[in-house]
Amino acid sequence: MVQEKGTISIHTENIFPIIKKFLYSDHEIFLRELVSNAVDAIQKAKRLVSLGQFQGELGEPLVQVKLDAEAKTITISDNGIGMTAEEIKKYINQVAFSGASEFLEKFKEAKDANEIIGQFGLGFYSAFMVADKVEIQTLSYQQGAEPARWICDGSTTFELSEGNRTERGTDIILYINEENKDFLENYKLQTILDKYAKFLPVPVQFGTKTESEPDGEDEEGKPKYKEVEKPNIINTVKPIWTKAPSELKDEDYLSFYKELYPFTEDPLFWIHLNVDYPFNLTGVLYFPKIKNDVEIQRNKIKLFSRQVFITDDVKDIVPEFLMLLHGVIDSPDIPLNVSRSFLQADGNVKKINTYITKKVADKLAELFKNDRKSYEEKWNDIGVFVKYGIVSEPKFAERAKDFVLLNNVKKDFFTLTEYREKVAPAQTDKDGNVVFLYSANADRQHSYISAAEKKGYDVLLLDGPLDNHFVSHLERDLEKTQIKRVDADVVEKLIDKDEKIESSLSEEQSKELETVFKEAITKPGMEVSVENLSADGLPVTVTMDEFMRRMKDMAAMGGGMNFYGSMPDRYKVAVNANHPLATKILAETNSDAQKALAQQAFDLALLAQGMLTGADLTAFVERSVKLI
Ligand SMILES: Nc1ncnc2c1ncn2[C@@H]1O[C@H](COP(=O)(O)OP(=O)(O)OP(=O)(O)O)[C@@H](O)[C@H]1O
Repeated sequence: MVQEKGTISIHTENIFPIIKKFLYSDHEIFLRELVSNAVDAIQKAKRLVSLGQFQGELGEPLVQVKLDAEAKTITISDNGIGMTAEEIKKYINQVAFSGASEFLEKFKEAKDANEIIGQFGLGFYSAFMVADKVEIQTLSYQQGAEPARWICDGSTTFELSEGNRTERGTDIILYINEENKDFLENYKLQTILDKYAKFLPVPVQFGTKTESEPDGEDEEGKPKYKEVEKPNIINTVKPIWTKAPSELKDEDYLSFYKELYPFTEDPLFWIHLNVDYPFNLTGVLYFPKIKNDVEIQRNKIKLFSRQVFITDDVKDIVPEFLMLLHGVIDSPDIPLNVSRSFLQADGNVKKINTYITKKVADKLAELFKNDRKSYEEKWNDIGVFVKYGIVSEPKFAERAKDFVLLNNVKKDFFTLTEYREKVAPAQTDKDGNVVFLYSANADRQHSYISAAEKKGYDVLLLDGPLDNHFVSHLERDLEKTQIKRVDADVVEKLIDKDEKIESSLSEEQSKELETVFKEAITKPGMEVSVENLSADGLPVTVTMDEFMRRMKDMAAMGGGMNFYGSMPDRYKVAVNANHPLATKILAETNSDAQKALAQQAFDLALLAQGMLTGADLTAFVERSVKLI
């Protein structure tokens, strides 16, 4: 018997066609919304019991999702507080948002369903994305409550009548429409539940599963097994981030990590987040083995709100560099349903960012302090992360000064202060600047590295994907410190100490030598000069100026230095006036032989720089064969 018919008061023609039409990309979230409503209803019942406002039997809290493919229904049942007919009118009929017109306005701009659902309290109505008809059967916990039934076919009219539930709680029955019939598959629902409901705080059952159990022994004394049907519980109701760190062991963190990312290597370490003031946030963040791979590691943090999975697209919610981390963040204080541009401006999000950044810095500082050796061993992975933090987050950069490490080509590790102290005696230039030397490729720059080491200099190894930016940052932050790549100049000039080396050539001889080389070198962009360098150095050295090279590197990485990017490469070719070869070339009377010697010396320099390729390399090999 129909008790009441009415119109859902949303002051507009019909929002259901809109819900159906516009929210198609996220249809699956209807299940998240309805299951979390069911969980809420159970939590409310528990709360009423603990407040002494409900004397009845609470029973085992359980949400059930049932699929009836034949009847084309999905039912979400709970044993929560239920609703009276009055409450249905209040909570369901009066769609809980401030005004339909505002809703429609917003809708036009919204890009995905998440932005609107929830913001307007449309959780329940998301059911109409997939169902033609939605039925509620419910019995309230209140004494003397009558079961109620509500049914609505997606128009704005509904029917409210007497229901058939005999136990407290609610069934939401969805009559799935034709376009969405793929939701009527077990596998599909299981996948959606795994995604959104895996860590809900109340058990969520989806059908049953078969498990085999020991069943005594057979005649031969071998163990027997039997198949038993067990409720298929989707979730872990108390995931580790809801527990106190003191309750947890390393194994717990590691097995949770495996649960989140089944085929990943163990993480290096983790941080347990737990704040309740001035905002609410819990979570566990793991440091993965990054292995120089900044790109593929992103978007592994899962964002939850009260244990309901929301998204793993946490851009704008956590600082850029922290996106390299894995794990879980749970916060009801992050506005989950608003646009991303709004998120960036949100005060809570900013505070959360600051908090997480601080926690991460604390953890790194602690690891460094407590066990430097193991920290150094992990530096290969941590380093990328720390450097990313330094170049992208000033607050982190400030903290990281104490635990960022530099390693030299000999694989020794130093803090910034330690390193400066180490190299200052040998590597201070005439203006009092300490010059750090580094190599970006220890193999290719081997000859430059050994020349520098011969001079008593130390060479850092900065060969990671972010080291370009990192070097610029360091230079800005460190006082009276310059950083130069080891092949930025001839070793005598890398660190300008105003030391004069006498020339063994006269001015005329120098001029002549320069002419010979200028004629011998046909490669474009080579600027030849004769320099007074040490006699045991190389006869010719090819270098690119530090500034020029950096600008070009930046341009290549898309750093906006396009002007430099389009400039032709220019190198300095330093001919060593004091090398015995200089005298030999000058003494040669046959001009072809003279030229060949100069070319040979130049090619050797290119070879040392890894620049001798293609036709040049072939010519070099042929000439060398002739010479021997
Ligand atoms: N399974 C249920 N048991 C009891 N009450 C329910 C149930 N589902 C919905 N309700 C009631 O209907 C109201 C409206 O639900 P709806 O999902 O539209 O919005 P909400 O839960 O308040 O907000 P949102 O889901 O957007 O976060 C709920 O606040 C609750 O009072």
